[in-house]
Amino acid sequence: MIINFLIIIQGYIMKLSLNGIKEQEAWEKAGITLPGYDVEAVSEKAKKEPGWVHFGIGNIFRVFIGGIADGLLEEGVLNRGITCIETFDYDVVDKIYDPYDNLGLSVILHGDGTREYKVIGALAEAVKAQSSDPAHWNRLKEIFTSKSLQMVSFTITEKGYALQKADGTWFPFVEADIKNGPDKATGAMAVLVAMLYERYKAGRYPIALVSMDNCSQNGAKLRESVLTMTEEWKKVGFVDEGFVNYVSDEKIVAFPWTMIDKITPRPSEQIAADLENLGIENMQPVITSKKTYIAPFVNAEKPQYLVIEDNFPNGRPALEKGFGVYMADRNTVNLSERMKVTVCLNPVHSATGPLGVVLGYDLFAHMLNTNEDMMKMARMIAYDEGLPVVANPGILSPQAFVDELFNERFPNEYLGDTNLRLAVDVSQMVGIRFGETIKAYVAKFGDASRLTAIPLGIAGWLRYMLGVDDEGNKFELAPDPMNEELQEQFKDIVVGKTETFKDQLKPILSNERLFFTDLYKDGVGEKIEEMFREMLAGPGAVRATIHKYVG
Ligand SMILES: NC(=O)c1ccc[n+]([C@@H]2O[C@H](COP(=O)([O-])OP(=O)(O)OC[C@H]3O[C@@H](n4cnc5c(N)ncnc54)[C@H](O)[C@@H]3O)[C@@H](O)[C@H]2O)c1
Ligand SMILES: O=P(O)(O)OC[C@@H](O)[C@@H](O)[C@H](O)[C@H](O)CO
Repeated sequence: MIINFLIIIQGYIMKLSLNGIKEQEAWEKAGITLPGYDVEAVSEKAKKEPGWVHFGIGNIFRVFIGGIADGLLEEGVLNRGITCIETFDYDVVDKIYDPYDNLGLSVILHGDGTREYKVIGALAEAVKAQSSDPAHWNRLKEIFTSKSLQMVSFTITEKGYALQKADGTWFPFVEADIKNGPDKATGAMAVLVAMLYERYKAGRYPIALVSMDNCSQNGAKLRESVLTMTEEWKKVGFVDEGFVNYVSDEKIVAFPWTMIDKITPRPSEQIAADLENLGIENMQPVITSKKTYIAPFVNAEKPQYLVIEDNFPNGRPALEKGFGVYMADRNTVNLSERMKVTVCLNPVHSATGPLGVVLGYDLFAHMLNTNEDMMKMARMIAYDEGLPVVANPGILSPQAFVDELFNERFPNEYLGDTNLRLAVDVSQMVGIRFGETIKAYVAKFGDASRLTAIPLGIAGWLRYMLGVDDEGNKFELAPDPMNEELQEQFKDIVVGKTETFKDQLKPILSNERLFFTDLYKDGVGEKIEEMFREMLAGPGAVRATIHKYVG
């Protein structure tokens, strides 16, 4: 309060806006780097001749993809910004883009406590993909019918591509999209196909659709959903055969695969307060009604890796000049993705994050730095159990990648990443993050019984699903589409009464849709059951079980 008052009387109030950043001296004094390019000019250029569109304009987009474009603009190898499109959470546009003239503030948090601040001016305009709003919808059509458009990238979360429920039936919104056709599209996939249809009618212009989400073989996943929506609209008569051929021809509509990596936690309230104390107004994070945690700034670590299949039928920006960007062939992307998602990074997060919640640790890094057993478990997953069965992608060394994670990235407490964030949607990830290594052990050794830390992580995730911590207190689960279903299956299991655990895990551990394999056939199902039983014994049982297996 006092600091804010002093700032006001000294006239140092800074506003994150096009006018606000004209007060260059104040920003420089605060240690914040401003764009070295003409933000208004690169926005205007993008509005007239869009080249790069992005869907899903949340945190990782702003700091990583936006940051890459910002770097290319600084170098003078890009001459326009990115067109930002939101199909899901319009609050993001209303609360985080419009009030700040589409500027963002990147806050890079180093492990020694120092920070880098940079205003990102690469986000040219923000459009809501709302078919019920003619102004936004027509603008979207203008963008997609521009010959200049080379690529559309996506960070819409894994759920953004999904059309069907686990039982194979359509989600209700997808069913409505199929029935109502392109001009009433609502879901991300329907909006995209509706816009591709406009592009097809305007001249069959080529384009690259580049998923940058953290899902396996992301390009194939995006392509499958786009083709499915196209086929469904063809059946109902909304689109013609020529359009089906256009979308299906990978020489015209390409779906490059990518591997993306940059730990980007939710915005920190402490950082918001620090920025306001530096004199920048209105830095507080918001939680939107759709549960996006977002702020005018984005906090993230410095390291970043983006491996992109070089397949862009209409040309592309000089992406290879971006920090941490590698252009490669599809096989190299695939191997890089498997290295990161199935072995080195995400399995560690998914195995230890939910357990961290049960043990009462808010921050992931603090847990690893202070709980020896959790650090041992994390290292076992990556070094002892994952590395022996991972293929080397060539462009990145798995050993060096894991070493960087454990020496610099995971221990970085300044990053403020929470175990609760790591527990979001774990049910959707267990197949790719654990199942692949388990299958590799079966292929190599006949079964996976020699694994310990991965089964412990799976048992820990299921123990977390009870919603009761290691002291016996209830806690709120992070969002996950299977929360209700699993809690129903576990309703008779009582922490402290091991006799209440009978065969409740059987349908889960044998579910090949979840784990991509039957864990009982692989020789780890019973082991996980035993670990789970031990974790139920009473207060402190989770801590003791972890110690027993890794200590
Ligand atoms: N945060 C990270 O550390 C990280 C690192 C690598 C990759 N990723 C990938 O990026 C994705 C987004 O992460 P983030 O940190 O930007 O999250 P975020 O919550 O900040 O942003 C998510 C964005 O996706 C949109 N979205 C959410 N559900 C959607 C749906 N069903 N359909 C269409 N759009 C939808 C939101 O509106 C928002 O624009 C992750 O799911 C992951 O695949 C994240
Ligand atoms: O984003 P999710 O939910 O797929 O996974 C949680 C974390 O493992 C993930 O966000 C990592 O921080 C990220 O993959 C690092 O590149």
